[in-house]
Amino acid sequence: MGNPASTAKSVRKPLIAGNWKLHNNHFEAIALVQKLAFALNDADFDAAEVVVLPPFTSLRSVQTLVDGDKLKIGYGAQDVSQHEKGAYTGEISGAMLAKLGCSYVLAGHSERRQYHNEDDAIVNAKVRVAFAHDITPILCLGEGLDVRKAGDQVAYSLAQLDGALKGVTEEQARRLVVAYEPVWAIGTGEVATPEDAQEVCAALRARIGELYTPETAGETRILYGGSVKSGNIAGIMAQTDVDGALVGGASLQAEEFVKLVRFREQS
Ligand SMILES: O=C(CO)COP(=O)(O)O
Repeated sequence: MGNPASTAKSVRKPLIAGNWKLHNNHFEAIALVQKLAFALNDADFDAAEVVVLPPFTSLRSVQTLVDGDKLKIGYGAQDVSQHEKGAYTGEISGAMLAKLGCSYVLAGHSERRQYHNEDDAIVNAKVRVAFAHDITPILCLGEGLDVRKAGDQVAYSLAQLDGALKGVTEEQARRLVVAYEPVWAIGTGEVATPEDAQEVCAALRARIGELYTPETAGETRILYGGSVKSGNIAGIMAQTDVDGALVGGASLQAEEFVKLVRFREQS
């Protein structure tokens, strides 16, 4: 059975986001964003929306650079507190990120789920906090190796999607970005095949269509993440339901990230 929402790929602007993880102090962040800006700010470059997700301590510097020079580079954070304010030492609130002009925030990255015990309820709270502050959440989900070996990747990913979207309204869902990141492909060099990525991304889109409407599903951008590089992005982006990439390691080198973003221009 075909998925009608899949036909609308051309209306979804590709999104390529660099998740810097625990890399780059604010000096290094400025240097990297300047290099990206130099290589991506030609007037006619419009092939993809390019976003960087630096550590919290670099956000102010990136904001100043992007605003001051009107760069065509978006930015956001890697995490947000589920709490609005209070005695939560070390946390960063949605209001603080909004004040820094963040357009995006990751919610539920597998490294947060794994090392900080974030379950679906916490991820759901973070998604809702992001929407409440007009920040677009990039909801990360995906299965580990044992689930993949058992062939349960679709059911597992859909359950994570359902859990994260509780209480999210139709209007909010329209702005949602989902990133399918199979844990076994993150930082391992082992990239999912384009068909693997398409299988789960198509299922996620179909479920968004069931939870909301096919129109909303047709507008939702779904990214793939896990060992994406300039050499493998074209095959992944060719898939009907893959609208972009969430890139870790390859986003830390300006030259490689620019090559990846400009993949269509390579022969
Ligand atoms: O976790 C990722 C992006 O969020 C993927 O990381 P790598 O691209 O380094 O595999």
